Amino acid sequence: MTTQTTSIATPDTLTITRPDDLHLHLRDGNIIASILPETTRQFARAIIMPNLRPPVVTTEQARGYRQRILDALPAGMSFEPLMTLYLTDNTRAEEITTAHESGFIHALKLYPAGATTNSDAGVTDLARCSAVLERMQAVGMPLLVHGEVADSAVDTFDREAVFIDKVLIPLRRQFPALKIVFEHITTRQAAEYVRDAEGPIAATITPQHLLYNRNALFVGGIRPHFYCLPVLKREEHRLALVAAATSGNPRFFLGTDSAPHAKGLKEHACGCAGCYSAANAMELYAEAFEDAGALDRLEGFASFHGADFYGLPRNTGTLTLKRMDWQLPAEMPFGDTTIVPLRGGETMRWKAL
Ligand SMILES: NC(=O)N[C@@H](CC(=O)O)C(=O)O
Ligand SMILES: [Zn+2]
Ligand SMILES: [Zn+2]
Repeated sequence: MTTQTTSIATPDTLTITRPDDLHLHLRDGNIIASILPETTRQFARAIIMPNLRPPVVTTEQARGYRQRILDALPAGMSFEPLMTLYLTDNTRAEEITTAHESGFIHALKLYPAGATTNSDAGVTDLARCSAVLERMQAVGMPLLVHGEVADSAVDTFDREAVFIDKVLIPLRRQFPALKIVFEHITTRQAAEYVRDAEGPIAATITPQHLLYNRNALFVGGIRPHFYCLPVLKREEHRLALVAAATSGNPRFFLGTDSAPHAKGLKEHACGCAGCYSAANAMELYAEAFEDAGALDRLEGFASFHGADFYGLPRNTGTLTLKRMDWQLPAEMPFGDTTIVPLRGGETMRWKAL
């Protein structure tokens, strides 16, 4: 008896238009310089998250933060930080106009208060933000959402699905022309909602949610470096995210949510949420797309869909990925301490050149 096998040829090098990371945490101070080169090696631009302590709430604060990022750029590197403001109960509609006119602020970020890292200053009730949302809709400023309810009575694994029904659908009914990015989606419900909804909505998907399900958190013991928010879900959800990312639908695009925390704060009795994926981001996405037989769809996801949604020109340079086994360091410098990258100490299959 013979077994028939089909082998699908996959390339050994892949050259794509230079990608953008539409969801990135760079933190502040001397941390920026230790992690920024990992991003600029691969990406031309990134949407910079505003959840610093204190958060970036005004255009003037964002101007200063943007300059600190530019000051930390490796010599000769061109990279554009696309700044965002942190929406609070007290954000004023006039701030939206100032932000829009600045030219360097590309979105506002909604963190439901208490939902994730540095979200204490976040929104307690969206009803308080009506005037701001009205102005954002009018000027075409996107709202980025951490899409989880912060209600402790709701099971952690259900918080994203509940957010869709309790917050997102009513919000979009009230502001149907408001551009929304549902950040770091983790469930089949979110992928299907974004795929099927009317109006201007998109979603970012992280590498960890494409590659891992919640079992990764518990392999032989608790694995804090796989802990992020929203938390990894069941395999059925991972499969739905892979299907969405590799579908070619322009509503789905790359946002790593690389969220660095020092090693000691991850390996802790109350460890911080966030996976650090900047050091091997495109390599991780290449694995996910290759495993789905969809390497030819990586460029749209990584380099076109996000720019198109944000109304930015597509990049002109290229990035080449080469099939090559290499070992990611188990730890990397992180300001005065160290950080464990996602898959630290393990072998990667692709290398961004
Ligand atoms: N994703 C995370 O687990 N953490 C992010 C915050 C966020 O994006 O929710 C962080 O800033 O550390
Ligand atoms: Zn978030
Ligand atoms: Zn994030």
